[in-house]
Amino acid sequence: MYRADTKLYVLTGFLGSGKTTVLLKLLEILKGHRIGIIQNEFGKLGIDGTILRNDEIQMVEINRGSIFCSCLKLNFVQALAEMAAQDFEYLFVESSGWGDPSNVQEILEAAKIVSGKEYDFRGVICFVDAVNFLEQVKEEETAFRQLKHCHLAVITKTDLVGEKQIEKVEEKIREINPVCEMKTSANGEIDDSFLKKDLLIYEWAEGEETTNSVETKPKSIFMEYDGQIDRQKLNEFLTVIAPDVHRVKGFCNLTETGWTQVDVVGTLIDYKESEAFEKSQLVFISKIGPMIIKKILSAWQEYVGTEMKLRN
Ligand SMILES: Nc1nc2c(ncn2[C@@H]2O[C@H](COP(=O)(O)OP(=O)(O)OP(=O)(O)O)[C@@H](O)[C@H]2O)c(=O)[nH]1
Repeated sequence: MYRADTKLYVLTGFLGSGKTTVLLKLLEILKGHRIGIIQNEFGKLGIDGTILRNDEIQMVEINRGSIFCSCLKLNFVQALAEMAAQDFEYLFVESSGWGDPSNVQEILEAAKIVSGKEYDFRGVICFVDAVNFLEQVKEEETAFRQLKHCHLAVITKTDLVGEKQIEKVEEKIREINPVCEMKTSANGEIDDSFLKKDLLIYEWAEGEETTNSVETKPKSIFMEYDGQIDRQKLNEFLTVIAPDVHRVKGFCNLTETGWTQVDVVGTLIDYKESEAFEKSQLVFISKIGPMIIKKILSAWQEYVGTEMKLRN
């Protein structure tokens, strides 16, 4: 067995906390380096994989669940082992927003045994949404565990909140993880000095069993439609759906702006220009289990009214 130089970072953070946004920024900063990504998407569609795709970067996508769950753990170990053979300078693992990384060390050990190579594990970075975290952590064990098991907490979206809110989030972080390094990020920007630091000195919690399992997995559903729809109508539909979902994301063909990346986190609906696709597709991660299907169907009928298909 010999030691590989690949620096490995595991990115966690609740659904919509800003992992992909900051990872895109890091890829820009590290342009020219040999980089690999393991992208884990909770739903069936690899939306983040599409956003991150880039000729210079090698990516493995593991979708339909959490890489820490027994249902996908072996795929993750296998992907780590395969990526280890490629001698990247950096390997970033973007775990799904539902991912509970409490067992990450155990998985790295297994990957070492399978591949005969060891990563230079640099730490777990947890993205903490300044707008939504205080509410999320009240209800979601996952949000708590992600923070408990991180070495660096990055408070994201600080451009959207005041100083008082940031202080409250910092206090909550300290309550859950008294030692992790903390950093803030506004507009998806990140100061990359952490790449040179030894984050492992901020180890706090011992490894434990993950809470991710097939039984605890939230319901996700995806929608497809052909043709274009009116942005105002889509917006009304999404506003009605927003309270009952953890997250909506995808790409829509809109009458006014053409192909558009759509993101819903909490009450915020965000639109960005995107590349073109064959069909419009949106993924919904439900807070209310399968009841979300009825809600989507009736809200779509009321506000949009065109034909669409829902799939599991
Ligand atoms: N204003 C603002 N918006 C942000 C910031 N970071 C992320 N966002 C927005 O938050 C939404 C979710 O960001 P993502 O980067 O997709 O979040 P994620 O953690 O990768 O999402 P999942 O993979 O679904 O868990 C998008 O609309 C982003 O543009 C930030 O610092 N400021």
